Amino acid sequence: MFARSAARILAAPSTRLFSASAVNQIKVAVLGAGGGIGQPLSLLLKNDPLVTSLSLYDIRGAPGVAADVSHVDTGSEVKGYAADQLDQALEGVKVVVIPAGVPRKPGMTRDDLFNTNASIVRDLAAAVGRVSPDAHILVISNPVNSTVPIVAGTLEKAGVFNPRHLFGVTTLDVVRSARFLGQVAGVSPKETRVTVVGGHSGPTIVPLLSQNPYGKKVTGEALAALVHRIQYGGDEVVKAKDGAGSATLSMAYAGAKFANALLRGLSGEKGVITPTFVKNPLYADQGIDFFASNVELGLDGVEKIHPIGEITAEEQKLLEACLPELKKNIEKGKAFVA
Ligand SMILES: NC(=O)C1=CN([C@@H]2O[C@H](COP(=O)(O)OP(=O)(O)OC[C@H]3O[C@@H](n4cnc5c(N)ncnc54)[C@H](O)[C@@H]3O)[C@@H](O)[C@H]2O)C=CC1
Ligand SMILES: O=C([O-])CC(=O)C(=O)O
Repeated sequence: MFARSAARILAAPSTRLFSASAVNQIKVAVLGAGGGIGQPLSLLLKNDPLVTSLSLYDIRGAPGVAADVSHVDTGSEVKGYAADQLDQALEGVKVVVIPAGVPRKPGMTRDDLFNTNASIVRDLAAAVGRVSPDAHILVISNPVNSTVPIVAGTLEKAGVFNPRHLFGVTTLDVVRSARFLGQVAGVSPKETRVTVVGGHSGPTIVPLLSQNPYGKKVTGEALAALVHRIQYGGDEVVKAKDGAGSATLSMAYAGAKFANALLRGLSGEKGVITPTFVKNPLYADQGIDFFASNVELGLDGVEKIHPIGEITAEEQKLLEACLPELKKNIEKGKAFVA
């Protein structure tokens, strides 16, 4: 009995994954695939029925990760590329996910990663612009508030920037918000989806808890504690890992979740809406032209940018604290590529 149902469970997903992938031909590259995020992210993407081909690149270790992941019984093809094979890795890709770069150690801010990660991200973006200029680029590498403008500026210089195709991945803030609010409210995280706007670092992370029916009920000190936990969730992991890096597994989950949302949009699904850090008109009049807010994803990437919606006086204060810091981070990224 057990053997029969187990066999059914094992057989069903492979069949479904194979047929789905045969319909949508989408090649996805992971740049930084050998790292703490890159490895589990590659595994999760191998399991995504909308991915038909996976191209794994890193300056070290990607062929090994590719050999390993390629044995998973889903229909997609997997190939690993060595340090000198970046251009080959990018040939024909529709989506490029970038988790390349160094992570934080205790006591560091995300901005402290700028000096190392800015040039890594710039060089990878230049390669994407050269080899697959039409690709959708998902930036995970920190500091996201600066690395996204760096990618935009690099592509702009190459004359191939398409604002519909560039995304800073802020999904981990959305994932954390749902989880932490779910814990506070004592309900499943399925009920506690929260829109998170702004950027991806401490005060620039602005969870709009009042827009969720459970979040609305959290007030006073409990609200302040919840907002703080969401804004500094990354620090919690950095501290617990004690020098061994930052969030990798939850980030891989969040990265795969965002990639799947984008792929669903690219495949024609309607109504796929999620927060992401994009070229955004909402605060452009204040010189802040990148901002995370709810974005509808469609056949050509960014389909529609949604307004912030109704917010409380507390959330307005959080936004006011976010904007100057975010502006500084964006300008730093722009100055780097100028
Ligand atoms: N957006 C977000 O919410 C989050 C972002 N991050 C960021 O993601 C980045 C990666 O974190 P981890 O995977 O933990 O670091 P890691 O050190 O484990 O892995 C990074 C990988 O990048 C590779 N790499 C370095 N330079 C490269 C280059 N030029 N081309 C290709 N690959 C290159 C390294 O060889 C390594 O395998 C960090 O900057 C971290 O701060 C981490 C968690 C959440
Ligand atoms: O905290 C870090 O440095 C990594 C990160 O962005 C996060 O976990 O949100």
